[in-house]
This record gives sequence, C-alpha cells and structure tokens, in this order.
Amino acid sequence: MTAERALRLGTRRSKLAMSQSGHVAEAVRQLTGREVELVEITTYGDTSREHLAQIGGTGVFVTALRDALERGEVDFAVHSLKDLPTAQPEGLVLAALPVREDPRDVLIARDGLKFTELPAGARVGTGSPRRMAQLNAYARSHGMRIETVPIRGNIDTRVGYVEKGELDAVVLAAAGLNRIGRSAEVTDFLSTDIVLPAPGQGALAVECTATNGELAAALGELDDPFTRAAVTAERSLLAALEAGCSAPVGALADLLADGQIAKEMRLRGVVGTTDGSELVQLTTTGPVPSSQDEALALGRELAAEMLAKGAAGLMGERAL
Ligand SMILES: NCc1[nH]cc(CCC(=O)O)c1CC(=O)O
Repeated sequence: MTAERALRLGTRRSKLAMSQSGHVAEAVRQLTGREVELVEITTYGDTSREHLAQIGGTGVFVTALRDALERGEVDFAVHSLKDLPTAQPEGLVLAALPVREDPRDVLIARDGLKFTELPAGARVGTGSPRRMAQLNAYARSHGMRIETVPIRGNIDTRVGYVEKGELDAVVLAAAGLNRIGRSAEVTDFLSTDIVLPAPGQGALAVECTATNGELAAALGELDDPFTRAAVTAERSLLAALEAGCSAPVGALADLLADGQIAKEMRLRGVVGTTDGSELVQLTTTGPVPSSQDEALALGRELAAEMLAKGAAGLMGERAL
C-alpha cells in the first residue's frame, strides 16, 4: 500500500483495551507501512455502574466501537473476542484472529495462596457466573468452603480488593493481566480441569467493514488458523446453547498431539448453576477442523450432547 492517510483504530480507553490496541496497531504498521492512529471511544460497559449480569444484554463493550466502524469514523477495531456476541453483524468482518494468549483463568490471592489452599470461609471475588459455578462446584466436591462474592470493575479495581484486604482472592483472565503487565501477581494458574475459560478467552478479534476488502485482506495477515478453528468451535457451542457472554458457559478447544503432530481437536464445555450444585461438563474430540464449517459442527455437536443432559435448565436463572 502507498503512503496514504493514517488508518484509524477505534479503541476503548481502558488500560487493557489501550494495550491490546497498541500491540495490534504496531503489527499493522509493520504489515502495511501505514501510520495507525488510535481513536478513543467510550462504551456503555465503561460508564455503567451496574453489574454486567444485570445489564443483561451481550456486547455492552462493543456496540459503540461497531457504531463508529459502521459510520466510517474509524477503519478497524480490536476487541477481546470473549466480549463479542456470537452473531456477527452484517457488514462487519472479523478480519483477523491473531495467535491466542494463555486462555486460562488465574487467582490472585493474599499471602500467595493457591486455590486449593484457601481457608474455610475464604471470600473469592468474581462477577462471572461461569467462574462462580465452576469454583463452587469444585469446592463442594472437595470439601472446601468458599464464598464467591460478585464484583466488577476493571482489572486494577478487582485486584485492589485483595490489596486492600477486602477479599481473600479474585479470579481474572491470565491474558488480561499479561496485557497490562500484572501477571507477576498471579498466585495460581487455574487448571482447565477445574475452571474452563469463557469461549474465546485470551483471543483478540480485529474487525473492519466488509466493504473495505483491501484492509480486510491486509489485516488477514495477522490471522492464526489454529486460533480461528479453536475459538470458532467454542463460540459455536455458545451459540448453539443460546447463551450470552455473561452466561455460565465455559469452553475450550485444544489440540491433542502425537509428538509434534496435531492428531485431533478436543472441545470441552461446561454449564452450571452459580452455586455449583449442578454442572454439565462434557468433552468431544474430532479431526482437526480443516474448514470453518467443521469447526462450527464440532461446537454444535457438543452443544447437542450438553442440551440432552439438561444444560438449558441450568442456564435458566440467567436467561437473556
Ligand atoms: N470480562 C472482561 C474481560 N474481557 C477480556 C478480558 C481479558 C482476557 C481476554 O482477552 O480474554 C477481560 C478481563 C477478565 O476477564 O479478567
């Protein structure tokens, strides 16, 4: 591409969003030789004081960014994939899903404690029904007594509850902490056998308008096919369960390898009540998807099995 005007990257103002956008901006500069300018946009999710679960609707963080894209005020936007509703708006494309970071959830606890070391009555902060459901289910089945406490706010705010001694621990995404440079404070990386992350967690989505084919093709250079296959399967599961991004649904697709050679894709999914008293958790495996349709099918198959085991009833309390 020739020296044209700067590309405008629409971004939220939060530290996390600015860091994510900054990294993608740098990659796009390298790729296209064009200047990339960050355009800050405030979203409803940034200004609302309500709990995310109470706002209810999906996509509170993304609507304003997408409006700006559709109005032509910005050329592209970077989202945390897990915050994106599964229905893709007409006219917008996910031009790139770059290599995913660590998808796991982590604990930041007082005194360097690991999750299984938390003392009886420990107060664990998380606003996520998915995290509550899985942590409470583990606690119940292992004779632990913890209390999950609903909190929200940006990452610094949430870590602050532990720093100030108001909570014993908080649960956050590893990727977010990495991106804002606070991963050294993690006291426990939660095994995916205990907590499955949100569908798409740890992945970024780079979005532009479908009509801007030249830009979409350039951004496409940042796409990682394995990340795309994995998160497509996870989000297909979420869509087929008819759950939103704040529903108690966890999913993770990964590769089962024989030495260096990927043999199969495994997809694990979980749905539960927030008190952890009921959990439907299933795994399926299939050939490594060689198309978008195969990845979608893997997610749909697992969703059908989970629904047959009563998954829909467990999401009822969170119907959107
Ligand atoms: N729900 C907010 C949110 N959206 C994306 C991330 C960062 C991790 C990611 O990109 O998946 C976070 C923070 C968190 O869950 O701790």
